[in-house]
Amino acid sequence: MKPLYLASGSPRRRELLTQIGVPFTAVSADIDETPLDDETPSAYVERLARGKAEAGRRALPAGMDGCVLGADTAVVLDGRILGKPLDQADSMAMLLSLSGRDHEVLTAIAVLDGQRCESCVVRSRVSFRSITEQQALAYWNSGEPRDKAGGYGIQGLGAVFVAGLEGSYSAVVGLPLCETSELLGHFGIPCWQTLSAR
Ligand SMILES: Cc1cn([C@H]2C[C@H](O)[C@@H](COP(=O)(O)OP(=O)(O)OP(=O)(O)O)O2)c(=O)[nH]c1=O
Repeated sequence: MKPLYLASGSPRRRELLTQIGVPFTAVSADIDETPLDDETPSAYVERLARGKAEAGRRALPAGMDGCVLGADTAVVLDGRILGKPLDQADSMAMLLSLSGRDHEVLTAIAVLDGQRCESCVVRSRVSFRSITEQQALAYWNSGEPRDKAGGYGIQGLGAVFVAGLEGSYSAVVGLPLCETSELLGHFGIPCWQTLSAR
């Protein structure tokens, strides 16, 4: 089996990949995340996931080979991408814009080796209950929103805002595990066999 590298600095993605029992090494993959003019949210996350996988491959020590997995998550409201909050005001404005409404979470994954790259986008719909300004401020003060797309974490305190979810929970957290295991299988990295060997 080829070694697997996760091109990500996200602790959530490391935890999620660990959850499905695939051995991997994390490598850094810092890329420019500025959207292109007229780029759809879906094309944006897919381009970034591929870009992170490519950057991860370039960061491998000389002589190392294997598969590299990259991912990108965006929260999308009315066709507009909400990134990570810049500051308290941005975080509160973001959360209040999501209050009492549905939004989409798009997560793209990309796997590449020396020969080819395969990618896909997973779309989920999240319904938020109404959120007051006071709650948005308290949530900012918890420290949780800072490094998260859309300024919330469904896996943390942010769960109290989530009235419903249609789609993939693990994709919202940052790595769609069902689709990731399928894509890794195309590159000869079997999650199931690793699990049953335990
Ligand atoms: C919506 C949502 C996002 N997030 C996180 C997942 C991602 O880490 C982050 C989205 O930003 P990304 O740019 O996708 O990822 P990242 O910069 O954190 O990590 P890397 O590029 O190195 O892989 O938001 C949650 O943890 N929970 C949630 O509910």
